Amino acid sequence: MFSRLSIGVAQVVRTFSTSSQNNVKVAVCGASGGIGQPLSLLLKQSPLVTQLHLYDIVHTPGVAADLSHIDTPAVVRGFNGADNLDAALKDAQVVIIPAGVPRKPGMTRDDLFNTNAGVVRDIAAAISRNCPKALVGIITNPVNSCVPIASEVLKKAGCYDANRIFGVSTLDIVRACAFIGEAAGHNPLDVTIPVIGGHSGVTIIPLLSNCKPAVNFPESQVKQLSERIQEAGTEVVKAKAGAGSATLSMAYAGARFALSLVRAIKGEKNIIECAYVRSNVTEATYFSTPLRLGPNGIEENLGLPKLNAFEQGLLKAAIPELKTNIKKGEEFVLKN
Ligand SMILES: NC(=O)c1ccc[n+]([C@@H]2O[C@H](COP(=O)([O-])OP(=O)(O)OC[C@H]3O[C@@H](n4cnc5c(N)ncnc54)[C@H](O)[C@@H]3O)[C@@H](O)[C@H]2O)c1
Ligand SMILES: O=C(O)C[C@H](O)C(=O)O
Repeated sequence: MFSRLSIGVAQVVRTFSTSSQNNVKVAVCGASGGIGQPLSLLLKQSPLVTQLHLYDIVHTPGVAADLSHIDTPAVVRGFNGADNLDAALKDAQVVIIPAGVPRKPGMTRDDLFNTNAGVVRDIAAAISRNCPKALVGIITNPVNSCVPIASEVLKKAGCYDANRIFGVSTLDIVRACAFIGEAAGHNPLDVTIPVIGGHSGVTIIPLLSNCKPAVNFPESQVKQLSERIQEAGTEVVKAKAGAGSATLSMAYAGARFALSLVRAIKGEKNIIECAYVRSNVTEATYFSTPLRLGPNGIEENLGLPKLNAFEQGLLKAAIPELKTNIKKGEEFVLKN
């Protein structure tokens, strides 16, 4: 049931070898939050993770104590408060960042910029000091601006490697598989589909024409499904009615992406994920496309899949918004 996450069942966990060449240290920043806690649980459950560092400005001693009682190999340590950020990140190979505030009804993701930009900037600066070679997955919104922020901070510190910095857009793909599976009568786990672009409203570009198994929906249904995927985050924000945004589905998606990075570090071949990265595929300098992952991050950007006329329209609508979001992130680092 967890095939997309590649986390082991108990038997696998119990037989897993923890020899030193298999060590992978993962740090979660924002580990006490609505995403951070279930994400950390899924990472603790995976036999692929051997050290799990949980950083937050609150509650990490409790979260770490709780998770550390689970009988899997990952050694869990909690790091509380800004004074412990450096220790949390020391020599981490994978850093996943769900730190920062979530939306309330009526807000856009961009409305989170003023609070979350500084959070991502400070964590990126700590990454440059403690684990400049880490593969970094940014969940914090607005993702479209936060990835440029982290990139500019790492550039300033002289350790930027575009192949190692990812905006996590996996939830868009997870949702697309769920909604298309339901509409087409397929097991969602059998569905694959690239979702490209960015991670907000019109910048989310689901490519139903590239769906496998192929789907043959009428035009009106393609439009309705595409819009639902683009607005799915808002659907959850409205349903939670002031209690935040997607947390459990994001933890699932974040764990899948984090474990894909871990598997790539361990040398597994042909791991393909879409993620929002530095890109020259379109006019937008950051853009999500399918990527082949390797031990050093992006091994190959697989580029733009073939788009039909409807999808070309979605791409055209996304580019101006992406450019604005990217510029805002880059300017924030210049001025702050
Ligand atoms: N990329 C995506 O697809 C996606 C999906 C869902 C949510 N998100 C985003 O993820 C973020 C977190 O959402 P959530 O629901 O977990 O929120 P939350 O409020 O439940 O948790 C956020 C956590 O971050 C911590 N935090 C705040 N400032 C921090 C700092 N400076 N350093 C370390 N930790 C800090 C808080 O203490 C809290 O524990 C939001 O920005 C949200 O919009 C992104
Ligand atoms: O919608 C949000 O604010 C959170 C997240 O980006 C999502 O897509 O669920």
